[in-house]
Amino acid sequence: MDRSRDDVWNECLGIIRDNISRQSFRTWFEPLRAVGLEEEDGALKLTVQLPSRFYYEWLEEHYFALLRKTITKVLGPGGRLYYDIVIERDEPAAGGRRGSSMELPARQPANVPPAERMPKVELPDGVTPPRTSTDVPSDAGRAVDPTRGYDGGASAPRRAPSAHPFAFPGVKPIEVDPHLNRSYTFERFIEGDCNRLARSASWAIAQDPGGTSFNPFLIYGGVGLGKTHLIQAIGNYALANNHAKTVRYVSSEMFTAEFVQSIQSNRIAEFSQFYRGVDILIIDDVQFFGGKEKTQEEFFHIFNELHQQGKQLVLSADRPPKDIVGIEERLLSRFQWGLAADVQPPDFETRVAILNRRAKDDGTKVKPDVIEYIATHVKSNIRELEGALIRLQAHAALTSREIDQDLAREVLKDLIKESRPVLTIEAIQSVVCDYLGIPEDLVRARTRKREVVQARQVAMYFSKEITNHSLKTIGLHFGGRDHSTVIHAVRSVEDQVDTDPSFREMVGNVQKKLEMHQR
Ligand SMILES: Nc1ncnc2c1ncn2[C@@H]1O[C@H](COP(=O)(O)OP(=O)(O)OP(=O)(O)O)[C@@H](O)[C@H]1O
Repeated sequence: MDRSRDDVWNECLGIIRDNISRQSFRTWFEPLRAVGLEEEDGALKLTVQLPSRFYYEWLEEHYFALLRKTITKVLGPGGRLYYDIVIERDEPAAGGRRGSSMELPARQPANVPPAERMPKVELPDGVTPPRTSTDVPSDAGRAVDPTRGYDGGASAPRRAPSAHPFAFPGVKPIEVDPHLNRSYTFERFIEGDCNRLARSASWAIAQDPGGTSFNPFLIYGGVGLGKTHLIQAIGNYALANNHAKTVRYVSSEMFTAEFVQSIQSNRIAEFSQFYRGVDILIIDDVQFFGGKEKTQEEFFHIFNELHQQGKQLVLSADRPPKDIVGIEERLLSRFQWGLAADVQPPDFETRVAILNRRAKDDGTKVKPDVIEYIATHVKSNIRELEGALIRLQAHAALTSREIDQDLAREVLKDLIKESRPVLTIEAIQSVVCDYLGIPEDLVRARTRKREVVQARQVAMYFSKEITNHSLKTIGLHFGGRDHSTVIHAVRSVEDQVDTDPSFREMVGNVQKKLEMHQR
């Protein structure tokens, strides 16, 4: 024999590499070693060692046609491929887990007892092999979409998973810890206009993961508005009602850390397999994938695989997909394949309902006026809203005081000061003009009288400081002036505050008046 088994296998790997994605190649073929090359009945027989039975099933299911084509090309028409599968037994032998091996010809049913030798069957060339429980496309020579892997593409059949996704060789099936917080349920989630679409879609998905058109499903919105709660509620409900066997919730940071760890410990294939095997993959805060190219690539392939298998992907982000930075376009576009729904800050009634619900869950009685007091003052973040109630409950318990408005005012004064109501531009104009004795409409008029210009500039300055409006919007509220006029006004006020003590005092006094209006 002229060529060694390594030469032959390397030649095969060259062909395989050209036909599948880099990631699939690294996962499924790079770890394989050729362990034998023999001549049998005038034909060459190559034996490749597989690290597990799971590999065997996967290769047969996904790469059968490609392997057949490759072996025929490299070994000739009579060429055969055999797998030597390392089996680890469930019961560790004395001294630990012991490996053994079994040899299987390509394309055999996989449910073979360990260490049993299969009858040798030629890798078929024209012979229809016995099929495993699933079907694979046999068009080995077709063009391949490198982003989908060899057997990807729109025409690929939807497959049922062939084996337990975590059935690594002889190792007991891994218990998948879903990493879910059990208190994040639909029952505990208060629906309002602010989250109706996100909540309804989550509910539909939880009933039928992977079966709706909301796949992937992405919830986006600001801090503390219930994104994590909702995405976990999907997982909790689906598990509790047997709509999914395996659910995995993971933050994007944790996913990245696990991926890095898998690289360091040479377990990328396991990592990849683990995530490709779940029924519902929930990833929180995907914006943190930004700039992490390798993680994105890995996630991209996992995403494709799960989506193709009809598994459910649920994601959250702190902003709409189009505004997420540092994420590859191909991934961003996938985020938008299904449904992206936002969550907004809750309105007053929803805040009251959330607080009532929370108090009930905690078994505390909180009077309606106290609930309303908190709901009036803590507006933009539900975590803070709940935090305010918890603080109040704790304080009342520790000091044996009744929860009333006085206690609420006392305990929550920092929090409530921080969330002072934001003044409107009109209110600012009114306070400034009142202090400086200028008719309010003049700041919006064309006049360039010195005292009016000063009042206008001070009002523009505070509008920029206090409100969240853009310079353009502020300018429009001052008689349709443009943003450069606002910039000039702000600079002028800052300069005079630095250089003119009486001007500084005037601005300080106006500020105090404005603060009084914010109480
Ligand atoms: N509609 C709601 N009904 C009941 N509780 C809610 C609701 N929305 C949020 N919460 C509660 O508010 C807290 C914060 O919510 P969550 O952690 O889901 O926010 P988030 O949007 O994921 O925030 P972040 O962006 O900071 O991760 C949680 O305790 C959650 O249970």
